[in-house]
Amino acid sequence: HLVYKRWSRISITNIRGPQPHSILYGNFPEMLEGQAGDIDFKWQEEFGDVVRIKAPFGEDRLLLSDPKALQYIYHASGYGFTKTSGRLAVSQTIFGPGLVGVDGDIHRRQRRVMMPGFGTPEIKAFVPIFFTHAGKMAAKWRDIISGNGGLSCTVDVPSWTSRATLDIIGQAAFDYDFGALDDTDNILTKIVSNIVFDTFGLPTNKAILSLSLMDFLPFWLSRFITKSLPISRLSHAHKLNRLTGTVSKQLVKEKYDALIDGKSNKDIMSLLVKANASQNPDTRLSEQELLAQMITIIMAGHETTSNSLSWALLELAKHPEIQSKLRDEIRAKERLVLSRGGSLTATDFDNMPYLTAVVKESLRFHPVSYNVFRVSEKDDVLPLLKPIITKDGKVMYEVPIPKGLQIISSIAAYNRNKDIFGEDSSVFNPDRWLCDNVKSSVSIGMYANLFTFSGGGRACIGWRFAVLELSAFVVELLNNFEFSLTDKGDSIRREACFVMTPTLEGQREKGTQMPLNIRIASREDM
Ligand code: HEM
Repeated sequence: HLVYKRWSRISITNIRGPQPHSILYGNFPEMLEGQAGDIDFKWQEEFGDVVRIKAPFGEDRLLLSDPKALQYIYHASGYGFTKTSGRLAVSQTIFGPGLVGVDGDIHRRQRRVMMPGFGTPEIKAFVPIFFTHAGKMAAKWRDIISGNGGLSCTVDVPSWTSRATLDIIGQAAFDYDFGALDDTDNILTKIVSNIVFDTFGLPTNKAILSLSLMDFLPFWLSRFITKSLPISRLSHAHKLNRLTGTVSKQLVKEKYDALIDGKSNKDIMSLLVKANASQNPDTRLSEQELLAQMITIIMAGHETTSNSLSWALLELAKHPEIQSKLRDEIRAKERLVLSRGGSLTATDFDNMPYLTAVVKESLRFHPVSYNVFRVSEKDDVLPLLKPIITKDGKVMYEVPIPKGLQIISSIAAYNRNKDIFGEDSSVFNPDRWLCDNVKSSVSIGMYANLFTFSGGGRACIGWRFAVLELSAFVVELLNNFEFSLTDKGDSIRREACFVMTPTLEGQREKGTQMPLNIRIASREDM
């Protein structure tokens, strides 16, 4: 019966795609060994926005970047496309039963309780925290430079941005001091800062096979394997869970006590505890769910923003002309703000068109979450914006798909769609946002119609946090420093480790690295 069901289901074999190099591994080694997004761009160029690829064991998968199909999956279908069993199990092992590790009704219930902590006014109120930590990092860089006795030095950017953004998450989300910028040896800092690379970096064929196999297993079995078996790649995640367990319990208790005493703290966890207390018992988060949100917010919000900032600084280092134009805008705004005796706020960012263009372009060009994975819950039909031509020359305006089909949504490829972002979509060019050159008939993303933060009911809950944090850091750092490439500039890789992470060619096993030269920025206006 199972074999009959398998062979009689809707087939997508007629859709064009690359030949696999191996029957056992399919096209996966190519996808995982190259730099993040590179193979997506190659196949998008060759086959269009709908590509059939082979997964391990000869399974068909779709690699999608068609805007209308993505809109259908992420917006229109509700929970019609869920996370795959293996990924959900890994997510639960890392995040616990928090927002990232659950699906369907449980996810809807959790998300409703979490939303009040991520509203526009709540996140805008964190901008002073973003500036404080950006300023602290800049001060430490100045100390290194003056210790060098000159005007410049080389810094490994992600090792700094990672610690600064961890301190920010601690303060803004939990009113907790990780002390990461001051204490490089803090064990929690070390684990959190390397967890993405340690868990997902440099995947072996064995790891590819294991994860693919887990997608065939029922969730409870995948969960048992990831939670209970000694899988070395997951050891950091287990350690992190243990370490944060006590801290999060203590923090949640403090928030509850403060709420009972009528004190209203503004950190995200306090807002979450408050929103939870006002729910009826059926919709309220359990203690375990509440605790899991802490690690969820740290994990989902830390390396994503830290790496996005590193990529933005790399582009600025590569493009001195963009850097100096942006610095002029920042300084003009700074003069205005100082003359009214205040400091920069989120509203000022709205009036800085070039800063906004640079942030948008950086998030488009380097979407750190470059692929997201879903599986269809029923036989379905994907609508397409652009028709495709099948292997036998037929034109298809929509794609019938079987229940259980795994879909890899390519955020990286969508963000380079030439029809939306222009013929020069593979070039870093913030000006595209200023000349009204970005056009799309399909509304898909949370910010600037990019797919960087995904879309719909499972879109990034922290996108406003990320955009404002990124803006504050770019303003503070560019105001203080000029960035340029070192002799290793051409060796920087976009490592595909689930979150796009910078490494150096020839030193990949050393983990995250991005050396850049910094120099005190001259000030003619002072
Ligand atoms: C540039 C930085 C960021 C990027 C590119 C990013 C990207 C994403 C993407 C693509 C998703 C959807 C993943 C999926 O559907 O499988 C997501 C989900 C999520 N993000 Fe972010 N994120 C960023 C920053 C943040 C921050 C700062 C926070 C929290 C403070 C955060 C919290 C979350 C959470 C909790 C989810 C799960 C949402 C859900 O399943 O309902 N993210 N993010």
